[in-house]
Parts: sequence; C-alpha cells; structure tokens
Amino acid sequence: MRDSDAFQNRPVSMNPKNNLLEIEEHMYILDDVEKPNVFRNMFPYSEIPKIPFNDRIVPHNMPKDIWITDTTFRDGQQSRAPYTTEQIVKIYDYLHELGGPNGMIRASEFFLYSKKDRDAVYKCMERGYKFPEVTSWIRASKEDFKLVKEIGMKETGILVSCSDYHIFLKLKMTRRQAMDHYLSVIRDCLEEGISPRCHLEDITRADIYGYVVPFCLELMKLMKEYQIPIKVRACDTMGYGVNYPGAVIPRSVQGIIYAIHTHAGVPHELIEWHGHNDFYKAVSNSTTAWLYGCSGVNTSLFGIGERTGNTPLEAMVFEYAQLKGDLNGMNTRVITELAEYYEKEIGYQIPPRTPFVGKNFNVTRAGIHADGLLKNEEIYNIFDTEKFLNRPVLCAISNTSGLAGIAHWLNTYYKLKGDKQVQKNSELVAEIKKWVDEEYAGGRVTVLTDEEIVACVNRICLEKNLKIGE
Ligand SMILES: CC(C)C(=O)C(=O)O
Repeated sequence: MRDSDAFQNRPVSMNPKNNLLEIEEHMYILDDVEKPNVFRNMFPYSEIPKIPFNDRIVPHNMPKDIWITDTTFRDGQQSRAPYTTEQIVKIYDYLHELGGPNGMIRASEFFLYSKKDRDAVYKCMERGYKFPEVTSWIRASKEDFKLVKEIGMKETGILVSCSDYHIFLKLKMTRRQAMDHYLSVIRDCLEEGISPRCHLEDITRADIYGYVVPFCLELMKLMKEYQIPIKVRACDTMGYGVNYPGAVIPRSVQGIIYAIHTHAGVPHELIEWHGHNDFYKAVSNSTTAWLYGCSGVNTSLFGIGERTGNTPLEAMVFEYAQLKGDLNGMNTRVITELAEYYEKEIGYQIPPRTPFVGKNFNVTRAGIHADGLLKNEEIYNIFDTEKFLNRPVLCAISNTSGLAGIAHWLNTYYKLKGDKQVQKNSELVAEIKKWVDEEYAGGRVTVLTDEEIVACVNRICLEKNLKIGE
C-alpha cells in the first residue's frame, strides 16, 4: 500500500551542513483543523489497521548516550493490583542494582495520589540513590505541582494527549484549545521550578507536522524562557508504531523521532519513547527509537502494563548490550532475582516462555536438541545464561528427550562438572529412560517435574546401588 508524501505541500530548503532537505522552521504552524483527522486510511476501525508506505528513508542517528527509564510503578501498576509500599521499595532497590552506577536505569515514575503512594516515594527517596531518579506522575494542577516541589522531586510527567482521537473525541477541544491548555499547565509547572516531562499520548495516531511539531516547538521556546529542561515522551499508546523503512508517519517510529528531533529541535537527551505491545512490536520499536535519535526508552518490568503491556525493561537491557557491545555497568543477574521476587513474593506468574525470565526460556525438550546441548551448550543456548542470568541451560525430560536429554538434565540439576558428569550410555541414564518410557506408554501427556525425576533417581540409585557423579 502506498500513501501521499508526508512532506507534501510543505516548503523545504537544503541544509548546507548535511545536504539534507529540511522543512522551513517557521512553517511548522499549528493546523487548527475543524474536524478531527483520524487517519481513516490507516485506521479504518472496522478493518485491521493498515501500514502505508511512501518510501521516505530516515537516516540512523543513535545518540552517543542511550538509557532506559522505568514505568513499573505507573503504567505497570495501572494494569494490576497495586504493590504494597514495601514491594515498591524492594523493587526500586533491585532497579538501582540492576541499572548500575552509570544510571542505565535513569529514572522511575511514581503516583502521588494516595498516602500509600507518597509513603513509597519518601522511602525510595530516603535511599539516597542517584539512579533511578524518583520522578512523579500527577494530575496537571497547581496544587499537585506544589506537592511535587514539597516532596523535593525535580521532574514530573504531565499528560498532553496529542491525537485528534483524544483532543476532539475525548477532551472535546480543538487543537488550538488543547495546545493553549497544555502550554498553560506546563508554564504553571515551570513556575514552580519543576521540570515537565510531556507525555504525548497517542502519538502514532497524531498529526505530526500539523500538531506535534508545532507543539514541541512551543515547548522548546518555554524551555529557553525558563531555562528548565522539558522532556518530550512520545507515547505509542495503542502500539500502532512500526519500524519498517519507508512507512508513513504517524505510524513510522523513525519518522516521528526524526520530526521531533530535527524539525522541532528537541535534543536527543530530552526525547523518550514509550511503547505498548498490542502488535508485538514494543521491543523492536523501542530499539528503533534509540537508533533514530531517542536517548531514553521507557519500560516496565516484565512488560507489565496496560492491555498487552509495555516494553519489557529486561528486554531493553539486552538490546542495549547488543547495540553498544557492553552492559555499561548493568548487573543482569538481578533480573533473575527480580523474576523470583515477583513469583514468590508478589504472586505474579511469569509466562514460562517469556524471554530471559520465564521458567522455560532456556529449556530444551527435544532429544535431538538435547544431544547437541550435551556436546556443547552454545549450540542451543542464546548466550552464557548461567553467567549473565544465573540460569544454566536446561533440558526438560519428556518422551522426546532421549538418553542425551536425561544425561544433560542430571548434569545440570546436580551441577556435575568435568569427569563427574553422567554420560548418556551410563546405567543410571538407561534405567531412568526405561521409567520415562513407561510413564508415556501409560498415556501421560505432561512433562515430568523435577521432583518426580529426583524421586526416580533416588529409587534407582538405591535399587541398583549406583551413585550420581561416579
Ligand atoms: C497515559 C499515557 C501517558 C501512556 O502511558 C501512554 O500513552 O501509553
């Protein structure tokens, strides 16, 4: 599918520094349309959304410094039962340790609505950590700005929904009215000396050059006037963003970031991407945002967030390492501690196939694969998961595991190394295999649990006078 040029009818000039065509800044004026533009060509509603292309290619522009921010206690909490104060403080401690001394998890955002919310904030601030910086999420009112100031926070998030779906259909305003309203609220915030983080909700259905860029230009003017940083968070509220080269804005992630950075002049370090996973794209869109000019990507632990969730924080840790070639001080083993904490203390069941944290993320079942693993674990493991996540690669035992799978399971479970390792041709393995085959011949369809296998191993060792690891 093709669409009209996003830049159509807009005046362009050549930038002599980089020979790129650029739109004249003074021409980014608010397009105060009479009727909402709901981009029916992309979002017909009674049909599946469409991805039009105009084949405009945006150049890579990854900032030197990129980082992760966290919304576990805001978007994350919106979609589940609230955490207790103690749980929030414990998770915050973990985030601090995971992010490391270079502030790779730069900031986290907290509600201030209830006493419980504020208690959690006080306790986290008392920790005195530089990172993650404790920031707030409030109703946009003067009283709330005062509260943020009293608590001693430097930054707050403010909702500035930017699509006509929100402006016309929810707020019942025109673009001009919405923009004036938002700007006056942001001015109130700046008057209190608080740095606003503007959440441009629903940006992937917004008119980028008719509303978003003119609005961001006004923000940059305010920033200059007050000499206080103003952040712009591009929120892909419904997960419509795509990262395919040549896709049309407002669905193109790179197109949006390019517009905000190059045409509205927002510096890299003040742009953040906030993704949702409705179309399975939260992670790749966030990485794309980094690649095209965002310093920050906003995430939540295990992707817990509204509907299908947000960009999982742990995923972006490994995206960072792959893009940059190192972890820049992040302690990835804390991810496993966090996963255990969520399962045991919070009672949250992580789906077993979840990358990096699910029970099965590095478990191999098929016998033929297990055979490969036994020869060299690199063949069927993504990286040294024992080193980085304290999760040695595992073979689950089922009807397809074969002798190799059973031997591997024994070696991993009993942590047998070197010549203590059990071989697939050993008597113990053969006896376990007989029991496994009998189980499945009897009609079993489920995998064998660790407890069942240990019981079987103990029985065989007793009956046959065998010892594990000899
Ligand atoms: C409410 C807004 C800021 C949000 O989280 C989103 O757009 O996803």
